[in-house]
Amino acid sequence: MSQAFSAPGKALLAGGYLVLDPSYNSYVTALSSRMHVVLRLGQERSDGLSSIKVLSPQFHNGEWEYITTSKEDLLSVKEVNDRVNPFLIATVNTVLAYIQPSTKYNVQLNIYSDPGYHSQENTTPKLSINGKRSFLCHTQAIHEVAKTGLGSSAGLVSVVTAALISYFGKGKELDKNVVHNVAQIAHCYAQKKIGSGFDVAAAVYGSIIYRRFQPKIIEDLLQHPVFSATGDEKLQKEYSSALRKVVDSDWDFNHTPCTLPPHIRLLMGDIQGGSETPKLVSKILQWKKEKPEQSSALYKDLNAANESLITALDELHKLYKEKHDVYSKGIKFFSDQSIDNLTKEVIPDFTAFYDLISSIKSIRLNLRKLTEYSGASVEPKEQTALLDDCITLKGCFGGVVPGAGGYDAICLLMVDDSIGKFVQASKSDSRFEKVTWLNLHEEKNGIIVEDVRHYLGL
Ligand SMILES: Nc1ncnc2c1ncn2[C@@H]1O[C@H](COP(=O)(O)OP(=O)(O)OP(=O)(O)O)[C@@H](O)[C@H]1O
Ligand SMILES: C[C@@](O)(CCOP(=O)(O)O)CC(=O)O
Repeated sequence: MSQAFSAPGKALLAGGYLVLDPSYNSYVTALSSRMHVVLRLGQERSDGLSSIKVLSPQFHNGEWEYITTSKEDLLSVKEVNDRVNPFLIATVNTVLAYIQPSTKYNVQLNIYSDPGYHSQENTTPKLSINGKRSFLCHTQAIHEVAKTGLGSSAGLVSVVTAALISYFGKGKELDKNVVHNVAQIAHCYAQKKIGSGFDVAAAVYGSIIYRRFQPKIIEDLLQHPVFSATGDEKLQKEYSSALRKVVDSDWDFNHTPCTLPPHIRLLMGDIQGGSETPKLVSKILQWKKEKPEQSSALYKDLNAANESLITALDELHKLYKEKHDVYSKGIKFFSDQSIDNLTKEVIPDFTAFYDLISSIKSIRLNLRKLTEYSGASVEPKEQTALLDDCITLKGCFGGVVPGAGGYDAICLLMVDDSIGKFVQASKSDSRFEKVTWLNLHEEKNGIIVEDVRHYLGL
């Protein structure tokens, strides 16, 4: 009995910071870099204990084994060698608390992550027997390898949750809402904070318009006394019932599926340098507290700009469906020129394309105000120059600093056929010397079941 699942990485195109507040929608694109898990029955242990062994063979020392403390207590586990992986232990504990297993279990999980999640320096590829999968092997341990910001922990927590729930569910169809709710709780617990959860939601549901759940749902759960009195079986049982109630309740959040319109593709550029999201977030929150009037006015404008992007993308889908020829002409028109060179008059047929361009401009204008007012480098000057340079080349509708912004990355919306020429042109142009274009595209699916044969030999 083997099973495999995968879940996507993410790019938050619109809604950074606002998405921390359950009042605002964000736009999240799921990416072609995915986290994979293969679940097999594990070996019985000679001591008769239940166990969940996790191997992550691309990384040095990527091995964790969680065993129960006794044959009778199937709910609490510890890592055999005291090896630390906060995201794994949180996921294992949360799933066990939700499932409350009544019979012994021994399972093994193998984790594989696509190349986009981590820096590819000093790696060697490894191919599965049928050649369908190839992953990069690193010389360092997982916590030592540089990340690219696609949400590896959210992917990990989501696929491990899916695999374990499916195993314990014994053939019952996987309920994505249950996987999502359990994964959000485990991820918050591991991070020791309650983020907006857009990364976990994208890993589970794929490309989505996401509005957050009320954080209180999880806050109350993580205040439970079980966390300050480990080993207390009665408290453990109480916590399990409380957790089950929360997971099975209605979270009232938005996860409407979405996808970029036909022939419009995302192009991500990795920038040398980096930013620390928690520092940016705390600066923004501090400014919000100190300047309530200024910040609520700006949040209102930024939200209107975000919503106008969502509407423009929706209008483009409609145009494609209802006036296919006009849509194709629009795509051709924008592939042949830079939007920097557009004349003032709007070609009426192409209004939806112009709306897309102006919504991106409006998001950026407001992100620059956010930068100026709060002092947090959300769209710093270097990124402003770079994004302005991108729209001088043909086929680019505009671009943003995704997620929390800063110096990490840029994300462009491009005519698909223009990407090759765009990348080529940028290579011989010193304005783009700090950018590495990433081999990524949108893959809108969230968690999917994979064919286990594709992972044999890895
Ligand atoms: N392939 C993997 N195998 C085992 N553990 C992993 C793997 N990928 C991620 N992790 C766990 O997730 C941690 C990284 O999570 P963290 O939230 O810091 O980064 P991230 O989710 O990639 O970042 P971001 O949210 O900025 O995209 C690792 O230190 C490890 O504990
Ligand atoms: C700033 C924030 O809204 C987005 C962070 O996005 P990213 O990790 O930079 O992709 C934080 C959050 O939503 O948890």
